[in-house]
Amino acid sequence: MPSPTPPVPAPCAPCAPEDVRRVACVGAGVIGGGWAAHFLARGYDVTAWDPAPDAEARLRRLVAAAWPALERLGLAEGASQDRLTVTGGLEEAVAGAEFVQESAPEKLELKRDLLARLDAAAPAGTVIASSTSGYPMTDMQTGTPGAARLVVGHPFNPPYLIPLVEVVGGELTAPAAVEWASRFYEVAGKSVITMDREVPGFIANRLQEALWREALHMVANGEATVREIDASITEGPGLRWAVMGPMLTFALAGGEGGMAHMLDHFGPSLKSPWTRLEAPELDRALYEAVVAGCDEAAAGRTIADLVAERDRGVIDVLRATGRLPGATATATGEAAR
Ligand SMILES: NC(=O)C1=CN([C@@H]2O[C@H](COP(=O)(O)OP(=O)(O)OC[C@H]3O[C@@H](n4cnc5c(N)ncnc54)[C@H](O)[C@@H]3O)[C@@H](O)[C@H]2O)C=CC1
Ligand SMILES: C[N+](C)(C)CC(=O)CC(=O)[O-]
Repeated sequence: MPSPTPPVPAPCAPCAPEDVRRVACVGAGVIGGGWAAHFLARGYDVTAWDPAPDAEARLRRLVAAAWPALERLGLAEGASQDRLTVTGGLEEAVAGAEFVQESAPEKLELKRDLLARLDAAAPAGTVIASSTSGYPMTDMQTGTPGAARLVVGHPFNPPYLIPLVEVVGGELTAPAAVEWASRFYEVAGKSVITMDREVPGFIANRLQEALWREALHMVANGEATVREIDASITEGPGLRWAVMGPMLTFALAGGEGGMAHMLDHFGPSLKSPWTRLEAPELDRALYEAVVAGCDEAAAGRTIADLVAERDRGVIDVLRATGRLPGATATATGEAAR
């Protein structure tokens, strides 16, 4: 008879999610930097480490660029960019951390090694979350003695504005660690989906990737330009998706008959050859078409301009849909400020 799987020991977190004061961000690029900005704005002390030689200057620039948006959202009492400490080593960054967020490059071996190093260095019981956008924790936690405290905490760019975090454990993760992380993110102001099993691509990326695959096919075949693809979403379904997800949105397409009528009416057309499903070859021509299309769509705006524009727009949408303190959405969708 096969021996039963040993019970996963629950990590003994150093404190309750509500009592966390110090967070470590390891890997401080687009996402690690965005996490650092978020935690600072929420009033945490943040220690960060990133091996790149220019990492500290880059991180401080990113946090400073995000700060006006965070001020518009409302800073927690005592929140300050001065509470960011960039350390010279990984061990120093995680010493004394009550939560660790790993945001290193999306390479499986690198993540495995780094999570093992973080496990060796972090205080006993401190939960360690990976920002991975796709690797199952089961694949990343192999060989780490403290695997029970490793979870996925998948954010959305920029983590200081987009509320969603998808939280899921691996086969060796203690359910208590998943619960603790979910509660911590909620306390830290995030909107959390806690998944009870590992699903390829989690939920939101699975959906985004389907859309992205179709978009690449259309560019590759000359069926639509980058600009048309973006406008088709921002001027179309994207407006509805900020208010209601794709399911309820389509239920309304069925009129008074709701989703049942929608499925009777349009369900059979799902078999039409609209979708290609297989990813297109990301060859040089497609690569260049997408990059050139984005340059053209940016129409002279720099990345910093686009980040500021996106941040303003997302805050306006959050406010208009009643998702910020002090803003209440009315029945007409107009926000009372
Ligand atoms: N960019 C995005 O939109 C999103 C990315 N993610 C995930 O976040 C993670 C980080 O991605 P990005 O921030 O986009 O990448 P990035 O390339 O902007 O930043 C990665 C950072 O990690 C640093 N780094 C390199 N080796 C390291 C190591 N051994 N230990 C610690 N840090 C190391 C690099 O110097 C760099 O600053 C990835 O797992 C990615 O899948 C998740 C959600 C969205
Ligand atoms: C591009 N990406 C797959 C890394 C994106 C994400 O994982 C989430 C996001 O921010 O859209």
